Amino acid sequence: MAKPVVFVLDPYHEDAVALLQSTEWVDLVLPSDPRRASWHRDADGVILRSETRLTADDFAAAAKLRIVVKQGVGVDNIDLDAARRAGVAVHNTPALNSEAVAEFSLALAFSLARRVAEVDRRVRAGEAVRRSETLGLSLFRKTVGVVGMGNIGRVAARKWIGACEASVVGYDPVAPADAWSDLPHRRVATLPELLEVSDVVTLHVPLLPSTRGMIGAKELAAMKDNAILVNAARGGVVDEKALLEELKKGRLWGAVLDAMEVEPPTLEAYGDGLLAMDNVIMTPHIGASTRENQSNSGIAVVKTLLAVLEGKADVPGKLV
Ligand SMILES: O=C(O)[C@H](O)COP(=O)(O)O
Repeated sequence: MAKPVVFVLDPYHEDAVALLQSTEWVDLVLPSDPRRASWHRDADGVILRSETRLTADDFAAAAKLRIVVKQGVGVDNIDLDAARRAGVAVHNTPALNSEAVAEFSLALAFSLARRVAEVDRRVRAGEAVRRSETLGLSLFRKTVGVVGMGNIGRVAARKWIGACEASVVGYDPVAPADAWSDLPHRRVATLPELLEVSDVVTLHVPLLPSTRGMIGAKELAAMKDNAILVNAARGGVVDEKALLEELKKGRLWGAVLDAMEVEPPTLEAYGDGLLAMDNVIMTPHIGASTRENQSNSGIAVVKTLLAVLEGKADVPGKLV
């Protein structure tokens, strides 16, 4: 019998690739292989991250495809309805990325609060930066509003409490009533209630029709003076034009974005806008990108894929 053909569509950690390479019963095609171009024709299974999009056309064309596994949690790059129609199973690896993404969201907030990127730029440009001109913002015992009370938001909340003795406010219209029952926090029923009190607003929601543009002009205007916005979730959640307009008023402390509409962020897209602002930090969607996480998550993805191809029942992370 022919071996199932597995395509790795986006770059994966070497540990995950090694596990696939040592699995003799699959035929493996890596992203650098010229055969990648023919994945629609040949793939029984594919693994990807958030770089490749899988559209309805892809699913319609992928004649043999049985299983797609997405590393991490967000699946906005995959047309799940089309997968369902085509009878293709889609899995992700929820929770595994949480520590890395949450850690990075705090790192971004601290960097902005203490103006690390801005001052580093000035030092490198040869400026003798005076300490008296670089006062930062302390985050100790401030109020942190966590939008999205899922796995990542939960870990972020725990870290804020541990690192800063933060008062955490959570907002999530779909999380179960007992979410975070083990964490000290105040849950609010509406986003305005969270925005009104938060010194840091940190976004940990998936990109869905209901969350697209959820932070727009009205929400930004409702944030406290000197508040920080952290988006390590998905670009479409924040209205970037409205953010730029609000930042130009100089009322907010600033914004840190690891997710944006144009990824990776370019000078062409943002050079005259958000990247012209000293109080913006932009990083190219690297929240999940630690050595440890990429190895662990990548291996989990491969194990999920192999289990489905072997016909095992109840393989975790099944979305479709
Ligand atoms: O969806 C996720 O969990 C994160 O955004 C990570 O995506 P990535 O694997 O493309 O970094």
